[in-house]
Amino acid sequence: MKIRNFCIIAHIDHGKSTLADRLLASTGAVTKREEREQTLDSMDLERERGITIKASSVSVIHHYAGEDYMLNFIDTPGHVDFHYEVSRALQACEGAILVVDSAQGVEAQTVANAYLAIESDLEMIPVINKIDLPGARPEEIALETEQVLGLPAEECIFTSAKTGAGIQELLDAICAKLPDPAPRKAGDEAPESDDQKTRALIFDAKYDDYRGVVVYFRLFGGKLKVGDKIRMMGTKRGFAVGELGKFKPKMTRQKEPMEAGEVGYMVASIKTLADVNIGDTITLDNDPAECALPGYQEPHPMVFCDFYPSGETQFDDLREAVTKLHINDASFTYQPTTSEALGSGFRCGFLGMLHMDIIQERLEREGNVSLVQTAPTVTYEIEQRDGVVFEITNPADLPDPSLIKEIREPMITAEIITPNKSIGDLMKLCDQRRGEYKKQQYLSETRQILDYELPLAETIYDFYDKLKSITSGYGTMDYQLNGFRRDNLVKMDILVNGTRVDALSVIVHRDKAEYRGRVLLKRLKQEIDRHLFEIPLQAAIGGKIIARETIKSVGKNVTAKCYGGDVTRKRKLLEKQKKGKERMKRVGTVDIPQEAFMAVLDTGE
Ligand SMILES: Nc1nc2c(ncn2[C@@H]2O[C@H](COP(=O)(O)OP(=O)(O)OP(=O)(O)O)[C@@H](O)[C@H]2O)c(=O)[nH]1
Repeated sequence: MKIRNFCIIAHIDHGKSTLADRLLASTGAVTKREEREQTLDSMDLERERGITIKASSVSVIHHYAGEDYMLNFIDTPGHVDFHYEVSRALQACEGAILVVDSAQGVEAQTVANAYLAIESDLEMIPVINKIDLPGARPEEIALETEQVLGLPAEECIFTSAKTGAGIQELLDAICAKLPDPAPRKAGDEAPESDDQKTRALIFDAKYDDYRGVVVYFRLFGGKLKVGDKIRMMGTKRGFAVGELGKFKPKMTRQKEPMEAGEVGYMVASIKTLADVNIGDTITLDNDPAECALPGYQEPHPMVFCDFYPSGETQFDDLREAVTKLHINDASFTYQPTTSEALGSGFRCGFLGMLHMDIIQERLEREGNVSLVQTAPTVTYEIEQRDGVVFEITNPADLPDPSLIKEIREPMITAEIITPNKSIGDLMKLCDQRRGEYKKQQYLSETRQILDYELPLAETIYDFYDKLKSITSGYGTMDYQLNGFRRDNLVKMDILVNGTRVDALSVIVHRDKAEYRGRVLLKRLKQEIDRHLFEIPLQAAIGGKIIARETIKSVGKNVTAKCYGGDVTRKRKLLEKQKKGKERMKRVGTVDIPQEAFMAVLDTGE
């Protein structure tokens, strides 16, 4: 049987998952009843948020030109934070379906994902989706695709994942246009004999309560069967294959050996996801290949925050919840930490802000714990006067200023797609965030692509929300990390009632310090309830106080709450934390609510 391995890539919400489900239904892989539920997004949270978090792979059969084709397709997430999942999925494929919404047109992640596919040498089939929408402009968008990505407009397939229009044509195009599975060279050093050896690329792994770790792989050469003793070439660990199969889309065992070119799953008594390295090569223990397949880079956490137990939750409960979740999602990191102010907790690292939100929510929901979370920060690179260079992920870990030669912060290159009329305001926003203009490029009559270099720290919190509101929701953005850069950065400490609260320390640009300090204290003043005594709030750099505020004591007549809460905050994260008042931390004699720890993020713009 002929095989086609491909993935579906798109900007968020352009219809990947719906299209994937439609492909399943059209090839008879799911029944009408099953179809009702979106099949591929299986995690509850995914369904609620309507976004794909974990890539899934499915195998179906399509009949074309008198032959059966096995189509293995891999659904990928579209959000910026999950870039690394997209690139790992691409490694297992020969082709990609690029889905573009026929009302929205090419967006930032359309471009980013298409480039990832081009870099991986994949054959692309452009699909203009949602043609059933009243506002659909398929021809126009096809031209846009050609203009921006160089994919010929006449090769675009017009579909509606909703009505099923164009789906047969798409299935046929997959069989006709995408290449046969290609054996992959394992770099130049690999001996020719390796081509015949069993080499499978691990492109994903999931934890299953019943089976342990389920490894998703793409076999590039040789065979694999149940009972084989395998070896992971990177970790050098050995396992025995207990079960092999495919997702159709339910896990379906197979007795026959897997052949080169196929995509499938295996179960091999692997206990936790930490034992599996995505990108590692599986080979046979008794007839191993010499060289591993080119893997891909480990995801690198860029955003960090602390979680501390609050309310009834104890540290041990939190540890159990974090450890358990890590078995399921190895892409976040955690290590125990202690704060002078908040006690014992965990410092966690995430791929981005959305990833952080999801982990926090899953911890509370699945781990049943109550948390206080500190404001997210980025990694900083510190060079000391004695030449020692190291990274810190917590402003509290900064050494004494007299020892520091320079502080370097992570930079990003942001590619923003925006309507023409928002360009001025967007540039102003980027300037406020210490951005550096790179270039501007024509996309269509009404839209431009704007490139900026920005400090990551200035974009992690509300930058995206601001971009959305400036562009009335039409702007989109994608970014790549772009190394570290020196700047005039200092640590600002916050003292509550004379006590330094380490969890509130931030690293800020020197020129912005006074202003940020004032804004921060004002916010703290709103968030912390009045107590029976007066509470001084101070911001300090080194020993020098740069801003102060005072929370008055509760007078006899004051019965109502003294603050009205802040309505300007848009982030969902904080909306969910209405119950935040239960989440308090007592620092000295002062109760500080969860919201206060987020106050450091307020830029005061
Ligand atoms: N009218 C119409 N709506 C569609 C079509 N395809 C998808 N949608 C809708 O568009 C929205 C987004 O679709 P999804 O399939 O979840 O998009 P996605 O690209 O998978 O999004 P993520 O997984 O979050 O990246 C949903 O509300 C779908 O019902 C279509 O062809 N026509």
